[in-house]
Amino acid sequence: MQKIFDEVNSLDKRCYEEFFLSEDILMEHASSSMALYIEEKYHDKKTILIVCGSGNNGADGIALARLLHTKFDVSLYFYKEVKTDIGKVQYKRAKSLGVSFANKIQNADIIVDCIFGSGLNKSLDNQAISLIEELNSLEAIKIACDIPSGIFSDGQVNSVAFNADTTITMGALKTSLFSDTAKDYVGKIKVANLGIQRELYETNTNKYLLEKKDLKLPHRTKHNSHKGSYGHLNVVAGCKKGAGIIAAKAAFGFGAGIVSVVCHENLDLPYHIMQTHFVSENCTAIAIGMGLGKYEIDEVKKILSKDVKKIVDADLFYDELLLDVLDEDIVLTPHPKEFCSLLKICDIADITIDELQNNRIKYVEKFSSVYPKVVLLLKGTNVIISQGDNLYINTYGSAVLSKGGSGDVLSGLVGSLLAQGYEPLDAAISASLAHALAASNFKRNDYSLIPSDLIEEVRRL
Ligand SMILES: NC(=O)C1=CN([C@@H]2O[C@H](COP(=O)(O)OP(=O)(O)OC[C@H]3O[C@@H](n4cnc5c(N)ncnc54)[C@H](O)[C@@H]3O)[C@@H](O)[C@H]2O)[C@@H](O)CC1
Ligand SMILES: [K+]
Repeated sequence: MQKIFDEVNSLDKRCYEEFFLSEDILMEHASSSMALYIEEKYHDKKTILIVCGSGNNGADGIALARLLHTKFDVSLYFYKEVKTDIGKVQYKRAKSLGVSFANKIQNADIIVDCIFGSGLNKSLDNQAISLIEELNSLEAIKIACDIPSGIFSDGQVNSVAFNADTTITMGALKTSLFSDTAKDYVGKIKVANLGIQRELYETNTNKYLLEKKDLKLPHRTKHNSHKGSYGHLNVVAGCKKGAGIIAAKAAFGFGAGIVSVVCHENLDLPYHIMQTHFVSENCTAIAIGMGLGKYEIDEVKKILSKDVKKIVDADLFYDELLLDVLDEDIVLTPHPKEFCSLLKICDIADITIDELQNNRIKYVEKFSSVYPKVVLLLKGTNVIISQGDNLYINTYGSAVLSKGGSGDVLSGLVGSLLAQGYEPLDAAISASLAHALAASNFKRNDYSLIPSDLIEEVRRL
């Protein structure tokens, strides 16, 4: 996993004060990293338009123009005159070397957005909006310097933002790049080196970006084993039985030795999934909530009080019964609407889905500070997983998963790993990664995935 920071001003300051690296050195390395990326990846391209604002994001752009000048046909366009001291120095350097200045936007093979970086602090005016819209409308390779212009430091987008294919961010990953709103603008994210190794630039953090290598599949290491060695998951099926059955099938495909669906009515299940009318004595984990609907309160209470690992989903986020188990290390997997209900039931906040979606991390942190043992997995295009002070973001999800049944598969995957003995946080992380990566391996198209396709892809990981 990689570290993520809410802000990097303090990290820059540490470079100046503790490592005697000046702003100029940092900026030169930032622009060199961008230049290197462009030279290596796009050496066959000819023209580059670099669009600069008045702050140091613009100054990065001017330095980049100087570095690429003569290798490419580079033009600098100024949205506003450069104002910072270092920016003025960069301007003199570029001008003295003969870099071209454009007085209007002209298309190019590559457009680099250096209009606003971390200094964006008010809504965009009409001039900035139409500039960004014009850049977005051009057919070019689009690279954002530090952050696509228009995205604020809390990850929100007011009206418009630069639509980047790649964002080259300075020094370290920032939280703002990982809001659900930012996802459609940032493209691929690369980190530019600022003149010291990233591990030295970075300090401690409590936020992490999950990577493929963080997925720990439930490989079997012992030959001398039997089905009981890999756990027994009970999936409680309520009135919408399909949800429980999907979860059970996913769990079985992800390695649980035995999976039973708990239901009072007799179900037509695949032969490898068992059925039980009540929770099994020997189960090693329980998945409950999906499709639960109206269920006998005392029975749910009894199930929740059983001393095994649990994943709770869906309908139970509307029920105060859940409050009884929030002092345990259970896994909760709400989608935004369910999380709003959970926050309300817990008396933490009474908010709309929009308010939540604009401040996902803030509310996850609030919840986790009140219930530090719970592993919370907030669904979204960038899934957030949190326990106590630590927060993990999975960005592998895509619109392929925006379907009924996808969440039930995820519950089954978490339940499967819990049953097999994973710690709740590890189960949530690996299940979430498996879920998203399996969906991204589904190549037929981006709209037709059904739960059985997803389960099939999980089985192929
Ligand atoms: N501090 C450092 O050591 C480094 C800074 N770097 C660059 O510096 C950037 C930050 O520079 P700045 O703090 O100068 O800020 P920015 O370059 O992001 O821009 C802020 C400028 O735009 C103006 N502005 C803000 N919102 C506006 C709006 N809505 N409409 C019109 N004008 C607006 C501000 O008044 C200010 O003049 C980073 O994003 C990064 O690209 C990098 O060179 C790496 C090193
Ligand atoms: K930018």
